[in-house]
Amino acid sequence: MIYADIKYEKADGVARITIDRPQVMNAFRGETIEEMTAALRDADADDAIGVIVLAGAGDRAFCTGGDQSTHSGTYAGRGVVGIPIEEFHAAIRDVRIPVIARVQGYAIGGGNVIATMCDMTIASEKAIFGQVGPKVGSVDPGWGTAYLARIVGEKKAREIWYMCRRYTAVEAERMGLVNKVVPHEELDTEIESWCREILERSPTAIAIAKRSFNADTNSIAGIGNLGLEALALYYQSEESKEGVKAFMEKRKPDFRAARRRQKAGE
Ligand SMILES: CC(C)(COP(=O)(O)OP(=O)(O)OC[C@H]1O[C@@H](n2cnc3c(N)ncnc32)[C@H](O)[C@@H]1OP(=O)(O)O)[C@@H](O)C(=O)NCCC(=O)NCCSC(=O)c1cc(O)c2ccccc2c1O
Repeated sequence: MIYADIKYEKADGVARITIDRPQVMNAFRGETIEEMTAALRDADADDAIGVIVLAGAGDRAFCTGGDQSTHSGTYAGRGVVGIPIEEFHAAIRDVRIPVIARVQGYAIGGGNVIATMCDMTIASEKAIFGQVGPKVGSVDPGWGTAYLARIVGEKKAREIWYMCRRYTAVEAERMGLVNKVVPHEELDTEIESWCREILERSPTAIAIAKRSFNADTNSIAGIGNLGLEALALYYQSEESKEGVKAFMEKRKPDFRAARRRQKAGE
């Protein structure tokens, strides 16, 4: 596979997958997701690799979710919503080795879902977390909602989704979304030391532990599959399109007016 949207490197037991789209704050499109899935599978198949680090290029963002500039209400690619997002989410869980999210900036929307799904998250004190779906006409059913609630608790997960607020790295650590927060300039050293520690452990014991954790929450994949069918329909609605349009036009969306127009058949 030729990697255009990501950087993929393997060295000393560690595979590093970096979303390389800083011009859109590392937002993903279909190709990005396909490449990341392929890289995860490649790393998993390589016996020399014992840990994967998922990151975003530059200093501003880990990942800000779906690329809104390529979002026209319907998508043309593979997957229920035109992006093979289910395959990618499944790959994070299916790989037998731990995946660490390296969050140095914004982890927003689908980017926050990716960080949530990684086995562990190490963040710089500059990192900012949050969901934006109900602000921009989207939602991440399954892993983004139900699994998030497993991690931060029901009340906090509902707050995160309904209010669409931003949370600092320290707040995210307090709610269990982050394993460790370190000063920005110490992020890579800290992650390197976590990788070295993991590489000293029994890979088979870790694989069994990961599969065991996964087994308990695997039913959430079904909620996600079901939810994506609904999401595909939602993306075709005036209400969802208003969110994307407003974001691109840098204005406040008027979801209720869009819903009224749709109901009136205008
Ligand atoms: C991340 C922010 C909070 C940063 O705010 P700030 O005020 O600091 O900066 P700007 O807002 O001015 O952004 C700078 C620059 O980056 C562009 N940008 C940022 N995010 C995106 C994005 N996601 N897509 C495209 N472009 C982006 C922004 O337009 C600016 O460009 P300029 O050219 O004007 O400089 C803030 O940017 C923010 O809240 N971003 C919103 C992020 C967003 O809407 N994310 C998508 C949510 S939906 C989603 O994630 C999603 C998930 C899925 O699983 C999907 C699955 C299948 C299909 C679609 C999915 C999907 O959309």
